Amino acid sequence: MMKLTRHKRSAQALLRWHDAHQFCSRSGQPTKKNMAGSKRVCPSSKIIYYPQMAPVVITLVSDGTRCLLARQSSFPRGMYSALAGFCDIGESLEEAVRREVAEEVGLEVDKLQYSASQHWPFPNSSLMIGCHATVKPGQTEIHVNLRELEAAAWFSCEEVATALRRKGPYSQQENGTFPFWVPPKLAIAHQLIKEWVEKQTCSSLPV
Ligand SMILES: NC(=O)C1=CN([C@@H]2O[C@H](COP(=O)(O)OP(=O)(O)OC[C@H]3O[C@@H](n4cnc5c(N)ncnc54)[C@H](OP(=O)(O)O)[C@@H]3O)[C@@H](O)[C@H]2O)C=CC1
Repeated sequence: MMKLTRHKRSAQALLRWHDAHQFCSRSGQPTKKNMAGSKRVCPSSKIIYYPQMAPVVITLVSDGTRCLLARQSSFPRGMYSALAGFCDIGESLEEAVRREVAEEVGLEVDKLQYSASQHWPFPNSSLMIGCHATVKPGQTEIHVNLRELEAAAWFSCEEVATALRRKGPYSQQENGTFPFWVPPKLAIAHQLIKEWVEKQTCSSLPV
């Protein structure tokens, strides 16, 4: 993803939303964009459609000394990330984090802290809400939900710091495996992972 200003990101997301919301879901009639381009209206049903983002929680789980990273089979080889999932309707942020962590790796969140958020355009507009979570000491056994993830594991601070420093291309090694790496800087997952390493080592990593 190119580095875009906030206004360009908003404009791009808005154009995509207009393109995907051409018809009214009640009347089936074409909707009309208002002058400012901030909404669409159905002349027949009078329903007003506003652009929407789907809230997604993304959580970096730690047991105090290690952090939990996971991968889906669709990820590039060797890449591990924080746990992410769409919020269910009616859920609070806290409930979504606890449910996602329990569903994906079978762990119970003890403490939870909000970190930062990010607009994410893939595949449609999502509002990524980044959190750090800890599990209770002694309750760290991972049960990977193989319907959602390919693998999940605990990583030491040193392993994660090395992965953050690693530069691509992440090609196959002589032993047939791929190096362990984490999402690039533009992703909030990277920011959460970096924050965790900085907290563990009490030092700042290069931006
Ligand atoms: N910026 C970052 O650092 C990161 C961003 N992400 C983003 O977070 C989002 C969620 O991640 P992940 O759960 O791994 O994503 P997936 O794309 O794997 O989605 C998981 C499932 O959620 C359901 N789903 C899809 N869209 C929506 C929606 N709008 N509302 C509710 N449910 C939906 C689908 O289920 P069904 O098949 O049942 O329809 C889908 O199979 C993705 O958009 C991903 O790109 C993820 C990790 C890092």
